[in-house]
Amino acid sequence: MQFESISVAHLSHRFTAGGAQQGTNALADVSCSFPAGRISAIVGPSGCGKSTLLLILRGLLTPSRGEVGFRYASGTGASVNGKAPRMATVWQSFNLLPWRTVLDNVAFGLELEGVGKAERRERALQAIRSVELSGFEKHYPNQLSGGMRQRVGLARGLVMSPDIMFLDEPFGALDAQTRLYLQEQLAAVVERSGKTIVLVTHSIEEAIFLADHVLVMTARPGRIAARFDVDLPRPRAMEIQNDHRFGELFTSIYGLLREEVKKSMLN
Ligand SMILES: Nc1ncnc2c1ncn2[C@@H]1O[C@H](COP(=O)(O)OP(=O)(O)OP(=O)(O)O)[C@@H](O)[C@H]1O
Repeated sequence: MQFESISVAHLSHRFTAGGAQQGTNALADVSCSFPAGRISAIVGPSGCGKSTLLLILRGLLTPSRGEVGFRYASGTGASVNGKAPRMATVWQSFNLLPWRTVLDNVAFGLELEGVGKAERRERALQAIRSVELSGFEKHYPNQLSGGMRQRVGLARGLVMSPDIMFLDEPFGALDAQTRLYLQEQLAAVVERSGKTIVLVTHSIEEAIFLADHVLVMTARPGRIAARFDVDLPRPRAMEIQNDHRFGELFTSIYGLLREEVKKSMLN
């Protein structure tokens, strides 16, 4: 069966740490969908529940209410729920193992899955090539720049051949120039891969540059305030920021987000 989309229906989540009285409503009635083979970006003010939503989508957190469904096209053309496809996450903090080389870091997930040594090596080398890090296989994380470490993080996700990749602020810790370069590189990698990507970012430019559509969340408890389709041609390079449609989208999204950021500061 062909994977069609992740479907999110009426998702709410309340963290009850500190007791029922002092809990935090992180998400409130979130409904949206993430189409297969597309790049979806989620933007929203700090603390609005973006990471919580990703954890729920990944099955790492059970929501207080609502459902996440993985939709597949059945033989009859109808859409049915099925089991979760293969998923991988790239976190802002890289999560590299300092005592392992680049090659062994990239191959780590395959090792956990019991993939044989020769295949592991082959697939890891291919993933390292795809993020342009060939020649650095034997380096350790502390011998790499922040941008290179982030590319190792990306390779570690790609090597698992996931159907869905979650990127949680993947460029958050990088300087502006490295970030621009990696955004272009990521755009090329994900456009080629045809994977389903869900990207959480604080950067409106990054969301528009990379995504097919952008979901804007409200201040906590997070809801979906609006969805914008990004009708810009691919492949995309940074010059696309000069396209008038880019500017118009930025203005619309920023206008909405500015209000939410203001609210989140009063929260
Ligand atoms: N494990 C937890 N226990 C209690 N509260 C939590 C927990 N995780 C998150 N929260 C709270 O839930 C709310 C949403 O957090 P979340 O990390 O999802 O927001 P976010 O939009 O990803 O934030 P940021 O953009 O700053 O990374 C916040 O108020 C946060 O303090």
